[in-house]
Amino acid sequence: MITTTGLTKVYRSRGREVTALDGVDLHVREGEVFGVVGRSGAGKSSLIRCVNLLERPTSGTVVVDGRDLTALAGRGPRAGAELRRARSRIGMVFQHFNLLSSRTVQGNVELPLEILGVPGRERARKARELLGLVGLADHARSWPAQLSGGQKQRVGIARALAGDPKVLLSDEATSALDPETTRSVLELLRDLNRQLGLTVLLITHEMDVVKTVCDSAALMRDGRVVESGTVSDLLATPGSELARELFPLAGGRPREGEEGGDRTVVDVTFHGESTTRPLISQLSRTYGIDVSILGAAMDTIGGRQVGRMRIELSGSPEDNAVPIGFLRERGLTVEPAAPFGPAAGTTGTTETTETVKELR
Ligand SMILES: Nc1ncnc2c1ncn2[C@@H]1O[C@H](COP(=O)(O)OP(=O)(O)OP(=O)(O)O)[C@@H](O)[C@H]1O
Repeated sequence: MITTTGLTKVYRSRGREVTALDGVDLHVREGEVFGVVGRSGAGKSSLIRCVNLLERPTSGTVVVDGRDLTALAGRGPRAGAELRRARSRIGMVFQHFNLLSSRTVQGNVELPLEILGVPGRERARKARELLGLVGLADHARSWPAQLSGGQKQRVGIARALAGDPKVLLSDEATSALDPETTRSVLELLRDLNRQLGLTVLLITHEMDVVKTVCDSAALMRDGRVVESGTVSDLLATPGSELARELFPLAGGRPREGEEGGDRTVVDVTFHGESTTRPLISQLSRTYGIDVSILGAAMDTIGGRQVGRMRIELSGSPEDNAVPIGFLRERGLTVEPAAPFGPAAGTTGTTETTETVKELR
């Protein structure tokens, strides 16, 4: 639904050049919620603004719903009208809502319809329908100043839906909201994604947002996409930074002097039904080895249960090749233990839901 190829954005100001995007290839499938995460300055906003041509890319292409927007942007004044039409099929939600304080809630939702030349009565009908969809049917005549942050963002979402978009872009839509309001706005985005078949591309610096609503995610650093994939594939990818951020293991380092040698420390990820099977005790019984659990957590990510565990096995890594194979054959991801703590991508706000247990 959205494909960027070799997307580059270089800002030039006062003789300085800043490369905000450095050859970004991204593919967002129709009907999915796709999250882009990364530290401040990684290029997330530039990416989303280039996707709807709010910023003109320096090079590369952006194709949305089969239309090459970059080609439209380059072809004279008539192409401008075509580009505007194509852009009206891409809704955008902003961090600070960007509502006009001089217009009522309904007036704000009607604004893009006015620009599209929709007649007054049809505009009002459509705006009321959209306000109903976002749960604000009773606030059509209110003024933005009378609304809470969450309500303002709902108006922003209703306005973004005015052109019946197939794609919704969200630029840190929940960053200015408290956790409870964030949850309800994310739920709304998820509902709209399901009800309307809307493809959502969102940028965020909060891993909890990815965890709650995203089907797929990408990690950006220094203007590049360094990892991307479906959340379940990422969780099953050994060494994935995003997986580590989505689901960090707390506590439990291997004890001093016990790494290597006659000890093997690995991180194990359980998905789906393997989360409920007693695989660790089977492993211990089958191979007669001691297994210590150094850290463990269960969580629901993208609506699926996932478990992670750091375990220490008696014996060297070579001795444990067969027991590790036993776990892998049963669908678990097993990788050498990564250092604890947030990885390099984001602010690492995720918390694990279970405490660390030691079972010996
Ligand atoms: N209009 C601009 N002119 C010059 N440089 C810019 C402009 N917009 C962004 N940049 C620079 O481009 C780089 C990427 O910025 P961008 O805002 O895309 O990153 P980000 O990941 O969205 O960060 P944040 O989360 O802080 O918004 C940064 O170095 C930034 O300073």
